[in-house]
Amino acid sequence: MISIEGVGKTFGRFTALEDITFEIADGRICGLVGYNGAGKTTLLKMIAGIYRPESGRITIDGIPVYENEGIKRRLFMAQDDPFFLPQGSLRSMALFFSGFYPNWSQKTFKDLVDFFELDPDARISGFSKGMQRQAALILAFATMPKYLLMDESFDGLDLSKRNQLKSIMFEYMKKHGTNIVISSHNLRELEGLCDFIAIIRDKRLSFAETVDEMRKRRTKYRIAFPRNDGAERLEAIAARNITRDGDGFIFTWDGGEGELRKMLESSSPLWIASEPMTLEEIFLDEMEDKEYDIATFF
Ligand SMILES: Nc1ncnc2c1ncn2[C@@H]1O[C@H](COP(=O)(O)OP(=O)(O)OP(=O)(O)O)[C@@H](O)[C@H]1O
Repeated sequence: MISIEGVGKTFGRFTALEDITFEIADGRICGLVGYNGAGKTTLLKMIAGIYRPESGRITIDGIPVYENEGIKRRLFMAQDDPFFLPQGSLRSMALFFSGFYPNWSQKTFKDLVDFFELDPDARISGFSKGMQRQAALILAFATMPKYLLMDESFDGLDLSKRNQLKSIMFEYMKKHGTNIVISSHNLRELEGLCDFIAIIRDKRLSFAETVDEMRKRRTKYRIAFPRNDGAERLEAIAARNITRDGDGFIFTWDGGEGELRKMLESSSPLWIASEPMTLEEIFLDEMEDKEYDIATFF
């Protein structure tokens, strides 16, 4: 279990994160989501024990990470900007990592090198960006981590490799009960992969909950009214993101359909239909973006 309690981080006078608290149970694939600069990498680096939190504490299985070498050998952070030895090949990196990570699996290393069809003796710096990403992921999984932290790991991979990576993550998690945390700004990528989502916004945790809980709390509805005052009626019940859809409206609402029908009884809606929200819709719903008149920029 990863436990983050009241954690904050500053860089000089700049506050990157404030008072972040949540827990990630073992066997979960957690999506860490936020806009550019939200603090995802900073939080992952604190979980990995690379940065020391300035306030609060992060423990893994009850043990503070930053000070604990033993835990660091059981976790791996696949960084957005992966580390390779200068002139290093996959084989030399394997030798290097196998000395540090006690669970290193030469079999997994070999199987993944074959799977991704990379030359283990070629210089990694000569690989394309996507191939370097694959090389980093091969090394990450071959360390057989109990905790795997992945920073934007889908970036630079083509569609087929992204799907293969998802299958590898599932299989690895299923077999080893690993706790995987993956940061991303692409919610579509995380749909169907993560069962737990933490969203960071304005340096703070917006929420952290299971995807099932998230979906239960918010629903997207379609509705049509017999009169023209539909928008006002929806605003009156605190519906959000109200948009016109043909003769009706689409909106989100934090409640069940039964309750909604009751609240709108006096408006005699022609019909109401509900549908689950995608992760991307939930994220946008949560973020409530500032509105700019882009046309005035030019
Ligand atoms: N080493 C550092 N020194 C100074 N400021 C930093 C450092 N690392 C991160 N920051 C700042 O902290 C904030 C959070 O950065 P971070 O890289 O964690 O965001 P992120 O959510 O991973 O962004 P992105 O999605 O763009 O990768 C940013 O404003 C960034 O400029």
